[in-house]
Amino acid sequence: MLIFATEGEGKMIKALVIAPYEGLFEMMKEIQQEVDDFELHIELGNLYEGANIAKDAEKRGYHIIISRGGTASMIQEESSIPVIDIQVSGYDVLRILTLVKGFSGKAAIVGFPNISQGAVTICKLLDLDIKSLTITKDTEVEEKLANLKKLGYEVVIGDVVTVQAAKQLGLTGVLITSGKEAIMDSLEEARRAIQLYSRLQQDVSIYQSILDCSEQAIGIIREEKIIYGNERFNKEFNWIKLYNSPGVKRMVQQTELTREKKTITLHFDHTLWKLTACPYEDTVIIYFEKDFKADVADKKVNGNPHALEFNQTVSYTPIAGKSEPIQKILQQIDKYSGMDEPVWIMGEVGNGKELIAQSIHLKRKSNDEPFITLNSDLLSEELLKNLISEGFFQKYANSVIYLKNIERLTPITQKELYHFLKKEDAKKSKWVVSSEDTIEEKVKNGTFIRDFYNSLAQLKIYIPPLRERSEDIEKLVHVFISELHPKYGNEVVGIRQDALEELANYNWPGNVEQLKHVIEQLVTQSQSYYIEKKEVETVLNQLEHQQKNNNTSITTIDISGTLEEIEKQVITRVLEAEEMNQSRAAKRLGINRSTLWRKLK
Ligand SMILES: Nc1ncnc2c1ncn2[C@@H]1O[C@H](COP(=O)(O)OP(=O)(O)OP(=O)(O)O)[C@@H](O)[C@H]1O
Repeated sequence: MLIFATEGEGKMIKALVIAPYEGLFEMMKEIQQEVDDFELHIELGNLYEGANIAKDAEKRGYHIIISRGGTASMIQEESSIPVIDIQVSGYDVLRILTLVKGFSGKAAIVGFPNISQGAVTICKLLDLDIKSLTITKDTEVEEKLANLKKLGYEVVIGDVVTVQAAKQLGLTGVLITSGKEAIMDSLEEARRAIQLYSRLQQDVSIYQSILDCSEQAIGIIREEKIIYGNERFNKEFNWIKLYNSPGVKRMVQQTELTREKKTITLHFDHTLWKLTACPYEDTVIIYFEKDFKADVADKKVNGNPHALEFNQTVSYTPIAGKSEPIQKILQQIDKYSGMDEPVWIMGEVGNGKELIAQSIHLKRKSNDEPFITLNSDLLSEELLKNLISEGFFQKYANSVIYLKNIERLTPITQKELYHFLKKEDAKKSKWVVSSEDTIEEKVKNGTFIRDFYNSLAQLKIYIPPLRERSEDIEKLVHVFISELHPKYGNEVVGIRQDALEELANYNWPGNVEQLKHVIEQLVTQSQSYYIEKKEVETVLNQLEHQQKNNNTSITTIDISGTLEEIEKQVITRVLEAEEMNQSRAAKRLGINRSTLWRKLK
């Protein structure tokens, strides 16, 4: 990129001069002494030879190239910096024509347009009988001159190529040289071009840095090749690998064909991307926006649930409980994790379904397979189709795919997935699905495809609601207190027996998840080493109260309090309406689970 010294330091233009003939070389040397704003590096070279010398001039620090005629045109084709063509001035032509007047025999001018066109005008003006022929490529010269010779021409005026060819054919070749005025003009033009060019470069570098700051990865594609990628793009993608993904290839081809903007969601490199392709002239501009990349931390701390989540670091959480159902579940986990058939986990909200799915994953995991969650209520038909066509499920054939709350799939997505799972290759992944108890009703009333259900529910795990296995509460409470201890660093180390009994008598509509939150509330509020019965009663009464409010048909929100208090009421109402399921409440409120919990405290 062109960078000039700043104002105070003066602006020195570093120019490479390629002189196609000796005379120009010499004259340039002379002029070099007269100009102080140019650092001229002068080389002798005609056409290819000259073009070769000019190669990589920008890399060598030159701001501009100055040359003449065919050599200048040739350099122009390759150069990334401006090329100034020393014009043949009227004086130059006049000088040569006057000289030629002394020659006997027919004369012609043969040259590139910059020479021949000026010459025509002057010949007309002076009423000279000199033929003028234009060439566009140096290879045309020989044939043109041979014809002239046949027609009886003896003198040929032109550029270096013309003169060289003329000599070979035994004609008199006269070179049109550029005089000092033309060279001075070209330096003036160089100054102007440099000014304009550096202003453009400044603009380009501003746009470049805007693009590089973008969170989006932006690439421009022409004929299957990437001709530009911003910083993010170059960091995130290997274009060849990306283009080999059928989804990207198809999208670029479609955009080239239809010339219409298109957006799709695409899975690539463990990540979901929103990909937008826009046609522009003969290119396609693609924008990649990360939909998310979820791992444990991201998921729990930052965000709402996503349609597709990767968890590379599932940590082992023992399934606590001494009840018979929990003991049975532990055995089932052991047995089912060794089998390839799908597992269907049924249970109320917050009752440990995901925990069981993760235990199955941990027992099967042999390398670094991620635990993959598909959230049914967010899984669109488009995304599912995309994952299928991208070969996503084959790629994660050794992973556990946890399809959460399968009953919330739309009928069309159910169908799509059912057809896919019927195919052999899909069965390689270990599918673990979860649903609330109501699923069998849905099968009966036809809102869930029976065959789909039968194909997935070969191995079933049922977790009874917490209220039906209250003997698990003691163990759970101890586990949660010890988990919370390092988090809050307070003094609570246990719970009084009578307080435990209070907990055991509660009906727990939000199951273990709700119990966990109640314990967190008690641990943060408790004044002593042991959680007291009174404290439990207070918290449970609040819960009861909230539930009752929820059941009252008309509930109003008291707007006399602070904004914080009103917000709390709204959140509580939504939470109750969602049967204390925090994920659902958070989703309805458009906040994440941890924010919801913090706001409730
Ligand atoms: N038996 C258990 N032992 C220890 N922790 C448990 C147990 N059951 C549930 N939990 C904890 O309770 C919380 C809720 O459990 P989980 O998310 O697995 O429930 P779920 O049934 O999948 O919920 P959802 O309604 O969101 O589908 C989690 O923090 C989980 O670790």
